[in-house]
Amino acid sequence: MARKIIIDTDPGIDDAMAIFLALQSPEVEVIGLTTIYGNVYTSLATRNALHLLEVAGRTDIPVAEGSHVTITKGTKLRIASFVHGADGLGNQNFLPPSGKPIELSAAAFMIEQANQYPGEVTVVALGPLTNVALAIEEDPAFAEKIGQIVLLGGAFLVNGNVNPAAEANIFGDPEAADIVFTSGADVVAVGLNVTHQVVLTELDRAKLEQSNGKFAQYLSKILDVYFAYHQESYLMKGVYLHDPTAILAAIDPSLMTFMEGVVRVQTSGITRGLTILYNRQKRFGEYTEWTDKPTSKVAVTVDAPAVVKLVMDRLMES
Ligand SMILES: O=c1[nH]cnc2c1ncn2[C@@H]1O[C@H](CO)[C@@H](O)[C@H]1O
Repeated sequence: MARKIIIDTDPGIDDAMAIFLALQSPEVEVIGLTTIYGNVYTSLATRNALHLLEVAGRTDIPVAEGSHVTITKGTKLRIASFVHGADGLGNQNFLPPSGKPIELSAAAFMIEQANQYPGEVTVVALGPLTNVALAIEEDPAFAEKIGQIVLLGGAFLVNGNVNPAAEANIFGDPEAADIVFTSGADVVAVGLNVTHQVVLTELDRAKLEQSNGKFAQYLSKILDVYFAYHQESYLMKGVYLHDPTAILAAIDPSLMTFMEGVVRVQTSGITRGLTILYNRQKRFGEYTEWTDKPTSKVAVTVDAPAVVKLVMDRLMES
């Protein structure tokens, strides 16, 4: 039976790829999209999530709007419009969607689904972790009832993309991320150390453009802005497949290897947003902030060619 997934998302060009990839993957059943700020503000994320489901012909899937502020009620959000365009989807002037989000908040929807299908729902979190942390705070049993939380976030032993310390999703709400990592839920983190190995090339993009696939066609257009950003910021002629890689971690973990250990998030100072995985090589004599905390699984290697091939094949099939 297909695994139920909720995609918590801030669409976002690579989010659009990830959502389409999930819709094309028979191993999973997308039971809802929940929205969050990050690549765009939350209201626009909701609008884009509804739009993407309309493009896909999947308006049967509910969209629940998430938090507009961080878990500490912070309103100074860092929005990555320079990565995805002002509209989050490559500045294509799409018409507004006709659908509406459901009445439940993102966190309430996650809690409802976890209660309805205990142990069977995976949340794939593609943006800052505010909604997931709210679900954990609002329902003490959520961490146990949710099947798995696969999150795109962190930079384990490599530089971040907001600054040398921090990756964008964790930096967006470090307090929320620390709540998630120490919640005791089955947490799988896919960070930049892995996603920076997964690159979609110009040639791949040309293939998407030439394909008859509906999703491939749509994506080849919105990818312009994302390519321009990578060219400017990384001097590369390709784009990182962050969010699609996280979807595939939920679908087929054998594409990656993982290290298990306690992860804590730095919440202050110049390294705010830094993710530190304790690799358990030393048994510290004294108490540390990592002592006796629940562990997470952190992706450390990836079969990048296999990931890119799966993404391409499935998007071109549409
Ligand atoms: O420089 C950046 N600042 C903010 N967000 C970024 C940047 N580069 C990529 N992303 C976005 O953040 C997630 C991965 O960290 C991805 O969703 C990616 O699209």
